[in-house]
Amino acid sequence: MEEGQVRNAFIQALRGTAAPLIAEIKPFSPEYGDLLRGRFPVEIARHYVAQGAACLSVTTGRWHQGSLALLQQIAEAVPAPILRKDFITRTVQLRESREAGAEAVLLSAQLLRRQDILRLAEQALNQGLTPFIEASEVTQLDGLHLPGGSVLAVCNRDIRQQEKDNGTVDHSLALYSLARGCGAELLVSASAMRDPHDAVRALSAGYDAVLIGSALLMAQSGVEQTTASFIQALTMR
Ligand SMILES: O=P(O)(O)OC[C@@H](O)[C@@H](O)c1c[nH]c2ccccc12
Repeated sequence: MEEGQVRNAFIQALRGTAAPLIAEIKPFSPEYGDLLRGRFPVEIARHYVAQGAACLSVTTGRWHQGSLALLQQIAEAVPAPILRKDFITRTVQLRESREAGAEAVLLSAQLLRRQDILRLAEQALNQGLTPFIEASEVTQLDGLHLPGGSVLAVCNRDIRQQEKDNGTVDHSLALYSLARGCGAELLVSASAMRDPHDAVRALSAGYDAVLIGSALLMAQSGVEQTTASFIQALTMR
């Protein structure tokens, strides 16, 4: 495929569905501990896609016990576009993400200065990667102008508190207008969604997609049934 054709596969997949869910594979959470509980990440990825998740997110950092090799295995096993969820700071990490099979890369406003976010976003776009900029504070969004082709996610948690804060979807709702004004092609509400009702609230408020990890991985009823119930609620909304 030509570089131009694959560009924005991540955004297209979310635009082209009634249930715009990015389902995350995160082996370990600082808040909840082991999220795999003996299951295989590739199998979880297959279940997510089979139940209708448009895109996947794979944590590749040591903090979440992921790796780039894990992302690559998943990319080879499923057709859905994948976001590399990691604390990317250097240009070289963009190419290595692409080579592992990622379609999108996280650029965190919790970690990067604005000028570095914009520089890395342009470099990502030039390589056919979708920049997925994540912010969670007013100061990180105020006056931010993102290039076309980028995704902006409002994170409901403060990642600097190691995901141990009590974030809720209300945070995304409060920041909606500000986030919408940043010029991103697609707006995502990410993290701390507990049930389908939270996800529906984010979309009803105007968000284009939701990103969910722990709630899908922790549910007693299993990944298949839980993903199906989120997809159904989003489709019916
Ligand atoms: O498990 P949750 O609450 O649904 O959150 C998913 C995701 O947003 C979270 O894992 C995350 C947010 N920012 C990150 C940065 C790196 C790695 C992971 C993350």
